Amino acid sequence: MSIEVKNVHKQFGSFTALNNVNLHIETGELVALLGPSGCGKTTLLRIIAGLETPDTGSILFAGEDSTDVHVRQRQVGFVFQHYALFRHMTVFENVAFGLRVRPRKLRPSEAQIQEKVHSLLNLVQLDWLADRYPSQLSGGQRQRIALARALAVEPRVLLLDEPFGALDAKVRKELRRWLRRLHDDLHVASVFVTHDQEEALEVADRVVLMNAGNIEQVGTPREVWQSPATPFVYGFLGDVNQFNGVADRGGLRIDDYTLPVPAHPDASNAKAVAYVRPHELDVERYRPGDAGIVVKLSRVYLAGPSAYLELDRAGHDIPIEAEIPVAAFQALDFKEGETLVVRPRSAQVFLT
Ligand SMILES: Nc1ncnc2c1ncn2[C@@H]1O[C@H](COP(=O)(O)OP(=O)(O)OP(=O)(O)O)[C@@H](O)[C@H]1O
Repeated sequence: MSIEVKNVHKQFGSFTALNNVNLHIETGELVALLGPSGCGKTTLLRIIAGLETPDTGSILFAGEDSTDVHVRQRQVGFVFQHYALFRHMTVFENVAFGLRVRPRKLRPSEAQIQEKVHSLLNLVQLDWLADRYPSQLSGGQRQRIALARALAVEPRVLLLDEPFGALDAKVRKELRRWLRRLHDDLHVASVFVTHDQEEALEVADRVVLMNAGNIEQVGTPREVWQSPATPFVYGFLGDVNQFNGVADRGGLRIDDYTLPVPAHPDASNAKAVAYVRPHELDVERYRPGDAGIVVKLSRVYLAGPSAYLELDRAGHDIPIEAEIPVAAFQALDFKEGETLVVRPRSAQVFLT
């Protein structure tokens, strides 16, 4: 079932939590809401779920306005970060809960409940834990049971708020791959909230980048990573160096170096900033007359296949970071304290 968020606005007092947000999610899509703390991700998810009402705007499920449809009628499966399993119920009863509280006429028989719950527990690969209590499970197991419980009511939409937030890195990685497979099997529309860019980029079909109540960009992981639409997205996704300069007739002047900027051929003496990823910088030993931004190598550290160079630039507090292959670093044999030059191989330039 597709989800349409239309002109949704939400204030908390004078604070704007969502500023006229629009978003379309297709059936079968797994979408990540990604952004810093307080940007409005959870508020948007809660409005989609029907747990919160927008001040203006509407939510359409399969093209039909559901703004006034009660949470229970929306057929939404919801999983929160803090495992909201009932402590006094077994795993089996936790998953059965949504079926048992249905109105008598819609309630399945005991035999149907047995069959359904065991099939869901099999789906999350935890049928062997049916008789345990939540306190006897690991964090990752609890999350999978919470998902099984959300799926029991046959949701047409699956909403997950930081589902793996409280787990350690290895379990998170396993669970997100597992979520991806589960989502594909179920063919529902799923939306999950995360502030972890790696999680969003690895799992989602599309990523929605949010900042201060606004959507900054919506795109596939590849699109948002390779072509960030705004300086905010550039800064939020991965490490990036910023070079302030003056754009003039197709070039950006940074110190004595002019970086070609074909994207802004008509800019005339305009302030601009170039965003450059650490691996997009060429680094060479300085020789007088060389074209480039002159820096001093202050620190080097090796991590896996890359060498990371911390480079100081006269008059600037924030060091430049460059990433080069370890083999190249060893061949160049740079020493800490040496003067080098850097040149961006590619850059995205925004006029400021
Ligand atoms: N009921 C409320 N009353 C007042 N302010 C609220 C309420 N709910 C949320 N807010 C505020 O709205 C903003 C957005 O909150 P929201 O929970 O949507 O952010 P988030 O992006 O999910 O953040 P996090 O990653 O920290 O969970 C925050 O500044 C928050 O303090």
